[in-house]
Amino acid sequence: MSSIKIECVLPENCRCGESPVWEAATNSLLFVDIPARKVGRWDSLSKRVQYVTVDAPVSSVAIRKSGGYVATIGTKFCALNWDNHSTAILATVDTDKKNNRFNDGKVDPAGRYFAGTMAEETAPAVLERHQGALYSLFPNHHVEKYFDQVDISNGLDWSLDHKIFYYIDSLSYSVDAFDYDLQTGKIANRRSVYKLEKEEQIPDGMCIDVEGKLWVACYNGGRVIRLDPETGKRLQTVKLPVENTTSCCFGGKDYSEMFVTTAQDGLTSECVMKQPEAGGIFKITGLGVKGIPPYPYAG
Ligand SMILES: O=C(O)[C@H](O)[C@@H](O)[C@H](O)[C@H](O)CO
Ligand SMILES: [Zn+2]
Repeated sequence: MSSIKIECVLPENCRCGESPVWEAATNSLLFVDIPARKVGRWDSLSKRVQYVTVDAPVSSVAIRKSGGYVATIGTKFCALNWDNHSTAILATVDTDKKNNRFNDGKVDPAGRYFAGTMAEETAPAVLERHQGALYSLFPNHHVEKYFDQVDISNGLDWSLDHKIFYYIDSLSYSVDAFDYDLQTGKIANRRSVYKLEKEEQIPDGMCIDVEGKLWVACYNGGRVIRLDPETGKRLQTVKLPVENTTSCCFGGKDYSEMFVTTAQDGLTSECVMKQPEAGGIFKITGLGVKGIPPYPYAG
């Protein structure tokens, strides 16, 4: 691997940075800080960051085709207007589960917004189990529920031919695949494509590259790993100087750079001293493989 370079581009010390999304139109990286209830937009040209603060934990953000953004806030799918900082509820899930919130979300190639839920944590990865579920918000605002009994609904993405949906429930320590029907948005035939090794710790956010390989951020593992979902083999490990790597996406020029969000919550002050960039946003260049643009929500 020629010359991989890792730099902290935003030393903001997010409590729990998540949901990196490249917005080519503004040369910016969107992201959230879940417990801080903030959506961020980092302009890669001016290096400046802007925030919109919302009224509940915000776990993911996506681009909306009709303008603005969508975000998962608490247990609500919302529209987010960046200019006036307002949000509008599109749909609510898990109304019977007062301690739940959404976690990772991403838009499918047909413009449906997928996101799963989890019980609120008392500490990282410490929570009431089996409380979460996976949902999608269709462009007409209809909500589809796929399954429940989820511990920590996390990374998700689709194969390049749109026929496979990849999904992580963190506490299963597995990256799973389903057959995907893009027409209907239905999933079937769940199987594991990779089981994490002990030192890789907890699988968190995930994205696909142009070669159809999966990149998984390993929470508490301080790394992103590249997996071949066809052979079930790990192809590469890229270590970062902080432990709590939460998610990754490609962006920048031609989607040739990788952005990684990280978290500071759960680290002792001693740990924070040893990794002062914990919670920052990192850029990795020189990986030698590109990613694909994010799909916008079509509703
Ligand atoms: O970043 C996320 O997706 C969650 O909201 C986090 O809380 C971590 O994943 C979790 O603590 C470790 O699994
Ligand atoms: Zn996550």
